[in-house]
Amino acid sequence: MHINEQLQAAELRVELGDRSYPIWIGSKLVERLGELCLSKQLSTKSPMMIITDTHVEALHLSTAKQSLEAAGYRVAVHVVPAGESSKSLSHLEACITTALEAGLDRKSAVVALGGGVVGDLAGFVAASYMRGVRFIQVPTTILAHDSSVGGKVAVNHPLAKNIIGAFYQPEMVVYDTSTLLTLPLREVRAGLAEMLKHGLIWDQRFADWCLEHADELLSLREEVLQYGLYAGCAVKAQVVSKDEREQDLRAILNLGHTIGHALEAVGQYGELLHGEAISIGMIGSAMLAERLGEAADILPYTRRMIEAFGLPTQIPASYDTEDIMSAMMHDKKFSEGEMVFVVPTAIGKVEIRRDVPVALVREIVDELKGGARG
Ligand SMILES: NC(=O)c1ccc[n+]([C@@H]2O[C@H](COP(=O)([O-])OP(=O)(O)OC[C@H]3O[C@@H](n4cnc5c(N)ncnc54)[C@H](O)[C@@H]3O)[C@@H](O)[C@H]2O)c1
Ligand SMILES: O=C(O)C(=O)C[C@@H](O)[C@H](O)[C@H](O)COP(=O)(O)O
Ligand SMILES: [Zn+2]
Repeated sequence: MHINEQLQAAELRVELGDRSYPIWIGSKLVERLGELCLSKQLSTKSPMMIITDTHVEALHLSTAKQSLEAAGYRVAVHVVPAGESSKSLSHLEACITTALEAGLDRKSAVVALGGGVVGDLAGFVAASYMRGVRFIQVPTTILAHDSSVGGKVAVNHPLAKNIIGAFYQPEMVVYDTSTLLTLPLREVRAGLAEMLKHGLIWDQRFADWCLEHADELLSLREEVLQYGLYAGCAVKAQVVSKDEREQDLRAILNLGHTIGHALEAVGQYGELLHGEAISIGMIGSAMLAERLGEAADILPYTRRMIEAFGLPTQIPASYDTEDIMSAMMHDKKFSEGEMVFVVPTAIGKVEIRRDVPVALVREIVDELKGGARG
């Protein structure tokens, strides 16, 4: 890990030319948010807006707000209900109403203080308000090591996940790992699912490290967590730097998401957490790999990983197979009449396949419901 001595935090960069930005990972960084915003020359003359949710409001908002105010910022706050349903057009409009009422102008910044829901929503607010204002990510979940990096911002439509959105990069990611210590266990597990994904798509050694450190990660040992988040963000930063707008390589970050997003939509964005849905999806992708003749260790390894972190491996029996298939057809990954699947070819390696027969996908979905094989 590269440590910045002055900040006592690990530092990574997302390299995107003149839009490159730092990711700071360390303890108690929210206390230094004001100082960090000044270092990015965010204007103190224009009001700023923090977007957060009800859970994070109670736990971490006052620290963030006080730090910004101490640095000379005027801060408006918009709080959305906790949970995926806040990634909606109606909440987007409500955020923009608050921004207008608070007098945010083109030099203002939007600060996302929260998990992936807040980050995706606030990012889309920043991208669309006055056609774009400055944007800072302050992730407070483990899952948000993925969502706060890379600039995919969006809200959901009842028929499809993340379907209304943009690519809009933040100017800085301030990842305070002490905020993670208040996360409920179910959210810890769900967040770690994306960390496992980063190992499975890119780096077998990191995947093995995750398995070896499952207990420490689940019990939130902060130094272990910091390393895991650093390594996960490093994978994400490298992929995004090579292919910001998902022309090709970036699609690998969607391992488990073809099935996972469909499960979230069928569960009406609430029954399954994102990390849970993609865990089932990653088992589905490993089953596909097996049927397509890829290495024999992929499915047992993936299953071992998902189980070690207490994540689900089966689709709830009440979910209708045809509803799941239909939700997959509305996904961004369905184009030119083809489904796109990220299929593992070894541990730490994947390929993008457009030739997976729909009948095989349906068979796997059915098995994931009944648990007959896999
Ligand atoms: N943009 C991207 O690249 C990207 C990547 C991955 C996931 N996502 C999106 O991220 C979303 C999921 O993110 P998430 O899992 O962080 O969900 P989330 O934002 O809903 O947070 C999960 C829960 O934890 C609570 N919470 C947040 N921080 C907390 C803290 N420090 N202590 C206690 N509770 C806290 C929240 O209030 C919420 O109830 C999904 O919408 C998914 O599609 C986006
Ligand atoms: O950043 C990416 O690219 C990803 O695919 C990361 C995913 O974990 C994330 O869930 C993303 O929002 C999915 O992207 P989408 O384009 O399929 O909505
Ligand atoms: Zn995801």
